[in-house]
Parts: sequence; C-alpha cells; structure tokens
Amino acid sequence: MTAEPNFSNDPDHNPPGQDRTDAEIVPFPKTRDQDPADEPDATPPIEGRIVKTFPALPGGAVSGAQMLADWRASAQQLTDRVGELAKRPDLVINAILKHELYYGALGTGRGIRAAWSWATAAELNAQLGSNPKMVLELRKSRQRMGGAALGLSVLATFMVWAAFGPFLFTLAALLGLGAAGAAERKLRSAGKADDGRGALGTHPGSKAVRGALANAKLGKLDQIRVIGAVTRDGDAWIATVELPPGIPYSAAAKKRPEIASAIGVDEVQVAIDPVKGHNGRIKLWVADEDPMQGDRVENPLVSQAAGTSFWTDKVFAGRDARGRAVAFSLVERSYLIGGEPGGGKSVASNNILCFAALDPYIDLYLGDGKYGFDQMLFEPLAKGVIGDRQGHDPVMEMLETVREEMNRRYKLLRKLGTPKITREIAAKYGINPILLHLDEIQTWSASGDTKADKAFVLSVADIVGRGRAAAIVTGAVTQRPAAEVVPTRLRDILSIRWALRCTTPDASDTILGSGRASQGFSAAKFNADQRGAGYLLSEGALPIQTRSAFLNESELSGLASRAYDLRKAAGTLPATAERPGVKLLMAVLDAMGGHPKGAHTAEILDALTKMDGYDGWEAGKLAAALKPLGVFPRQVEIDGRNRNGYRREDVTQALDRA
Ligand SMILES: Nc1ncnc2c1ncn2[C@@H]1O[C@H](COP(=O)(O)OP(=O)(O)OP(=O)(O)O)[C@@H](O)[C@H]1O
Repeated sequence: MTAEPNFSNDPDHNPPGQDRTDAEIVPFPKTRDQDPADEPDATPPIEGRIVKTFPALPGGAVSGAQMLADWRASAQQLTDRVGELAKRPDLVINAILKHELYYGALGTGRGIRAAWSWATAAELNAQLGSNPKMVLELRKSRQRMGGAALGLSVLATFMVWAAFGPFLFTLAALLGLGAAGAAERKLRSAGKADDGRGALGTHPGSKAVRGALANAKLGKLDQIRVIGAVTRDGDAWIATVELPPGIPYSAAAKKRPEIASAIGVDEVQVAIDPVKGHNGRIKLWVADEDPMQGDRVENPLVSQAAGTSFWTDKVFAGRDARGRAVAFSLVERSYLIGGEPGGGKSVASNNILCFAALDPYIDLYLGDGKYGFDQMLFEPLAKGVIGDRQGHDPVMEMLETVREEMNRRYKLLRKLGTPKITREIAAKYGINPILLHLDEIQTWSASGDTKADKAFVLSVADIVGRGRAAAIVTGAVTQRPAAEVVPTRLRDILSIRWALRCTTPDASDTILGSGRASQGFSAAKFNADQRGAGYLLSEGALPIQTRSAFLNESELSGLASRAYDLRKAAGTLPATAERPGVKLLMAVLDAMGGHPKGAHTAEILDALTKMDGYDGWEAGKLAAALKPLGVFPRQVEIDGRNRNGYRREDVTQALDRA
C-alpha cells in the first residue's frame, strides 16, 4: 500500500554491516569525505604540522637500539657544530653584530619617527583647525629645542672625535645602537603581550593541540598523545587524541568550553566525538568559522521528485557542526521540540511536516495552540485540524478521535496476536500511520485550568505511550520548555528531543533530559545569530549539535502542493466537505449574500463572524486564510460603490479546484 522506497536516505541503502542509530549522521548528498581520523587509531603518534591527506604511517614501535643510535647522531652533530664555531669566533661576533645592528636600526628608526612627531606636535594635529595659533607656536618652540639639542650633539661628536679619535666615537655609536635595539626588543615583546594569547589557528601542529588539551586541564602535556597527524577536513582541522590513562571521553566532552578557550575559538566550533572501541580517545574537530551560521541548510526533499515513505525513509533534520546530514526515522517514535520564541521551532517542525505530508498514506492530525498560520499549508491535507477553534474542547475532540483509532488498532493487534503494526500489517489491513503534531502545547497543558490541563496531558501521554505500537507518532512543540508545560512523565516518553535555542540551561534540560547541560549539551549557549542551531537527541544516542534545514516559503508551498497531488492520486485526501479550506469557501459564499458579483470585505466579515468557527475574524486573517486557496481581495463595484472585497466567481472557482 505504501509507496516503494526510492530515496537516497533509505536505510536499506546503507552498506552492509553498518549499524544505524537514530538521529545519526547519514550519507545525504552533500556528505563530506570519510573522516580520515577513523582509520589510523592504532598508529604511533607523530608530531608535526597539519597535512592535507592522512599519511600511511610506518607501523610498529621504534626499538630502543634505534633510539640510542638517533640520540648519538644528534649529539655528534651538536659537538661538531660547537667545534666549528670555536675555530671561527668572527662568525659568532658577526651574528651578534647583525642581530644588534638589525634591532638597533629598527630602534633608531622608531626614535627618529618619535622625535619627528614630537617636533611637529603631531598629537595636536586635530586641533590645527580650531586653535592653529597654539599648535604652530608649540611646534616652533619644540623645533627650536630640538634644533638646539641636535646642534649640541653634533658639536659633542666632533669634539670626541677630535680629542680621542674614531675608536671612542665608534664605541659610543655601538652603545647607542645597542640601547636602541634593546628598547626596540622590549617594546615588541610588550606589544605581543598586549595582543593576548594567540589562537591555535587553522593549521596547528600536534604539539599545540596537546598543549591546548593540557591547558584545558585534561592532563599533563606528556601524557596526552595525538594519534596520527592533525589533518584538514573541509573548513576545519581534525585530530585524534589519546587522553591520559584513566581519563574517559566523557571528561573531555564536559570540558568542551575549556578546550575551546584553550584553542582560541568559540565553543560551537568544537566537536568532540568518541572513538569506537577506545573510551580514552577522542576525535577533536575544530571549525575555522562558526558552523551554526552562514548559508542555510537545504532540505533534499525540495529536489527529490518522488514522495517519502514512513516505513523506510528518515526525516532530514539538518546538518551537524561538521556538515554531515542528521536524520531520524518516525517509526515507533514521538518527538518533543522546544526552544525560546524565535528559536526556530516552526522551521524545524516544517521538515517533519513536509516529510509526513509527502507520504500520502500518513494521516495528519494538526493542532496549533497559537491558532496561527504556521500549519495552514498542511491543513488541506490533514484528516484532523483544530484551525482557530480555541480552548480545550476542540483539541480534546481531536485527541479522542485519535485514541478511538488507537483502540481499534489495539483490538486488531490482539486479534492477530502480534505486538505492533508493521509495514506488512499496515499494507494488509489498510492501516495508515498517523502523525499527531501539536504546536505550542502550553496552550492546553499549562493554561491555568488545572483539570482541563491535566486531562490534556493524560490524553497526550496515553497516545504517546500506546501509539508507538499502533503506528501513531505524536509530536509536541513548545516555546516554554518548563516542567509545568511538559511534565517529566510526558517528556520522558517522547523519544526524540530537539532543543533549539533556549534561555537557560534548565530549559534546555527540560527538553533533552536533566543533567545534559552539565555534560556539555546545552541549547542555552546558542545566540540569536545562530539561527536554527540546537541539539537533537534520539533514543540511546548523545545529543547532536544540529543546524536545522530551512525551507523557504516557496519551497514549502511547492512541497505542500506536491503532497496534495500525491494524496489526490492515492485517494487519501480528506473528505471534501470536512476540509477546512472547503468549509471556509462555503462559509464565504454564504456570507456574500445574493449579489452575483460578490461582496465587500466588511459585509462578508459581518456575516462570517456570526458563523460557528469564525468568531473575531478580521480582514487580514480572512485574506491570509483565502490566499493558499488562490482567492485574493480586489476592488469590487457593488451598487455603485467600489470597495475592497471578493468576487463570487473567484470563490466558486476555488471551490471547484478544491
Ligand atoms: N535553520 C534555520 N536556518 C535559517 N534561519 C532560521 C532557521 N531556523 C530559524 N530561522 C530563522 O529564525 C526565524 C524564527 O524561526 P521560527 O519561526 O521557526 O521560530 P519559532 O521558534 O517557531 O518562533 P515562535 O516560538 O515565535 O513561533 C525564522 O523566520 C528564520 O528567519
């Protein structure tokens, strides 16, 4: 019954033997090269600069005899060099003189420049316009003083030369140069100190990497090893590091902020991954730039001609810090998406809704506690919608419908003596998976009406808990991730957690689970520029720092209309009269009264707002609701009055299309 899998993200396309976990990184089209640090874990460490490719290192340990021979050779080289220098002291003096002359010349140059700007009162240049007299007089007096000092020095030089000959003159000149050189060196080192500690940069050597980890208090420098070379990986460098004996991967993961500080980058630029089979090693990946900013992440659904399959495909969520695709299956899952207002929850949700909409056999049930426009594109495809019907009753009605269907499925499972709906059972008995997506659940879970809120949470928890085996996926979204909105008993059974930017680590923990922030996984550390940044956690996996894929308006409406066509072809569109779009068009026609041309907006609203479900509607809302149906307001002339309104013909044509 469900369309055959035909997509690049089909797990069946994985190379044999590769295990998959949820929210794992899967090879979507833009996947980067295989991580080179995966291979050489067993190779001996080498110190060196970053290399473009991962070299094959000579295997095996270096023998003691070989080490001794190397040491002897280096010692011999050193002795020979010292012997050579002892025979040629002029070489040594030359080197010292060159060094002193270099810095002396630089220092003298700096002194001359300073004297010149003093003599010209350069610090007062800005005041030349407002107080030229003062500046010019000061310049004159300084130049007089400077000229006198210069004259005296020249005279003194001549006298010294005349009295003592060139030797003393040369000595004085050398001393002067030495003093200027010393001053120059001092100024330079002070300048360097003011610049602060430098970052490791984009091409650090392994010694620098070890130093950074030692500075982050992960152990002593000589106990930390870099396995293999530090390599480049796209716009990042990567190193496999062995921690001091007894220090596990989790200790390094916790110290991510300290490691980032020691490296000299932002925390989000650092990814620390475990190394399979060795809990004392980590893969350190450091991006040159902030990977949570920049160009949006595109969703491959846009360029994928076919639909999706609930049973075999995965939802493309976005990309991790390393640019790898992050995806999860919806089979036997449920999800919680949370984050502060504007954190990117609707954008993240769109990836799930589009995926589900494009499988014509998934029944959609949609509720938005904001009663806004976010879900309107998908409403014509949905079997159940709340629309703008406010309060607990409409949502409870929808939950009841889903629960009744769930009970029916459980009866069937009992009859079949099988624990859960599988793809085969679904196909055989015509059972469609259900996606129940509830946005802004705080509207119903923390409204203040304790009894109604409790009933809502209990009902949702029941669907989450039992729906898993009945092919019912529940999604809850909230901008107030707090315990009173998502009680722990509900949070803990929602298997996929997606924490977008949060205001506090506690809010992030409410989504990801307590203690995650202290382990280094906190969505509170993202800032407003990092749009769509969050942590995605799925069953049994570590949270993955992810930037969600962003579908723009035209892509969304394109996907929604493709989903509409797929559903039309599959005969799974909701019954015409039940569809909210159709209901609205019929209501507008009703509200137009009898005029063949149509009606002015004010008159339509007059009648419409008296009808059930349209209470409080105003012109903007009506226009926004009719827009996806292809009906737009325009000037309509009725009884000699030309005003903004809707043409009957436009509405009837939209009804025909629907
Ligand atoms: N992955 C992303 N890539 C690029 N921009 C994004 C991404 N996610 C969110 N944004 C930007 O952030 C804005 C807010 O996102 P969104 O509407 O999803 O927030 P929200 O959490 O749903 O807000 P609210 O709680 O107010 O509904 C978007 O309009 C978009 O400009």
